[in-house]
Amino acid sequence: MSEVIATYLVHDAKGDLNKKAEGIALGLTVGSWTDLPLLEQEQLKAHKGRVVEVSQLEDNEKTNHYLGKSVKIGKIKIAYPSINFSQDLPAILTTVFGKLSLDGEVKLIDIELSEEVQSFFSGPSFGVLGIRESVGVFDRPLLMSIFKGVIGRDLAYLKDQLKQQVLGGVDLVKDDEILFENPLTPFEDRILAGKDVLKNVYEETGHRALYAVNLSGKTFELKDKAKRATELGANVLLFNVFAYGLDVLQSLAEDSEISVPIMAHPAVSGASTASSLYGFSSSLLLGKLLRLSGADFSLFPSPYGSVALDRNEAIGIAKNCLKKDSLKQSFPVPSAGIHPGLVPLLIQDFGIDSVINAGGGVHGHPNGAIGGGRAFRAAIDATLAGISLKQAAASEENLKLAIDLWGAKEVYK
Ligand SMILES: CSCCC(=O)C(=O)COP(=O)(O)O
Ligand SMILES: [Mg+2]
Repeated sequence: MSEVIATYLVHDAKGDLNKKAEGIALGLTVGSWTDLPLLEQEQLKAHKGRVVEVSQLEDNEKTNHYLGKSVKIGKIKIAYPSINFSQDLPAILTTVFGKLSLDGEVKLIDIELSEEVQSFFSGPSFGVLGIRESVGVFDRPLLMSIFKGVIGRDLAYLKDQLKQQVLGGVDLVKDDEILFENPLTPFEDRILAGKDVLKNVYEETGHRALYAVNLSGKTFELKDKAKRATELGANVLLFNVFAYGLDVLQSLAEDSEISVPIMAHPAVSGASTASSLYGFSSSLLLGKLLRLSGADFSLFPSPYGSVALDRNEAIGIAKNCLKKDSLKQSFPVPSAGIHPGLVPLLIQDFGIDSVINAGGGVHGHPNGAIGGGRAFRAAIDATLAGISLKQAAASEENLKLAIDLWGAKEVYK
C-alpha cells in the first residue's frame, strides 16, 4: 500500500489517546466512518487514514508545568493513503500536519514514505560525494567559514576577507545569511569577485575552495537569478529555505538549468522546531525534509556552541542527511559558536562526513582568519590522528592561540 506514516508526539488533556488517534486518522482523510452506510464505506476504504500505533509515554497526574493542565503524553502513528494527495510536499504536509498543527499540543516527529511516495523526490543533485569531488577532499570533515561584517562594505573588502579565509585552508566560505541584494556587493558581482579570488589562491597555493553565495529576493525571481548564477559559474547557492518554503527549494534543486549545489540555512526554522509541544522535530525538518527537497548541505545548530540544539536531535538530523537509500546524501553542517576546541566533540558526534562551520571562531583568532582556518585544520588533523588538542598545540602555534582563547573540550572514551 502506498502511504505516508506520520508519527506525532501528543500532550492530550487527560482523555483517550486511542480515540484521539482515530479522530486524527479520520479527520484528515474521509471525515467520518462509523456513521457511513456500508456502500459508502466500501467506496471510501482506499482513502481512509489508519491508526498504526498508539503508545502512552507518561501519565502525567500532576499538572503539566507548561500547560497548566493534567495531560497524557503519547506517541501516535497514522498512515495516510497516497491516493489522497498529489505528488508534492505541500500536499503531503497539509495532509499529515495541516489543520492538525493548529489543533492543540501535537508535534510532528517523523514521516515514513513508501517507495512510491519517495519516488516523488529527487533529493540532492550533488550530495556528499559530489561536493567532495569538487574540492578533492575525501578523508576528513570539510571546513567552512562565514563572511562576517560585510554589510555596508564594498567588493574590495569582501575579496580581501575571502582571500584571508581561504589562505587559512578552509574548503568553503559562505555568505552570512543576512547579506542580501545591495548596491555595494551585488549578487552577480559577488560571484565574479569570488571566482577571481578563488582562482588566484588556487594558482598560488594549489588549495581549492568553494564560495556559497546567498540566493535571495522574491520567490518568483529566484529561478532566473539562480540560472544566471549557474551561467556565471557560481560554486554553491546558500538559501534561506525556511523563509520561502521547502517546495521552493525542491523546484530550484530539480531545475536542470540550475546545476549548482544548494546549501540550506536554518534561519526562521526555530519558529517551527523549538517547542517540545508543537511544530516539527529538528531531525525531520532539518534532516529528512531538507534532503528530500534537494539540499546538498543542511546547516543546523550543533549541541555545543552559542545556539545549541539537543544532542540527540542534532545527531538525528545528521543521520537523516546521511541515510543510505536511493537518494544522494546531504552534508550535515553543525554550526553556530564553533571554535577549534570543539572539533573533537564534533567529529565524535558527526564523523568525517560532516562540515565544520565557523564564523567568529575563524575571524576572532588572534592571527586573523588565516590563523583561525589553520587552527581548525590542525585540530581536525590531530583529532583524526588520535592526538589530543593540547598535545597537538605544542607544535601548532595557531591551535595553541585558539585553545588559549576559547579552551578545548577533549573527548575521553
Ligand atoms: C544556526 S546555524 C547558522 C550558522 C551561521 O550562519 C552563522 O553565522 C554562525 O556564525 P558563528 O560566528 O556563530 O560561527
Ligand atoms: Mg550566519
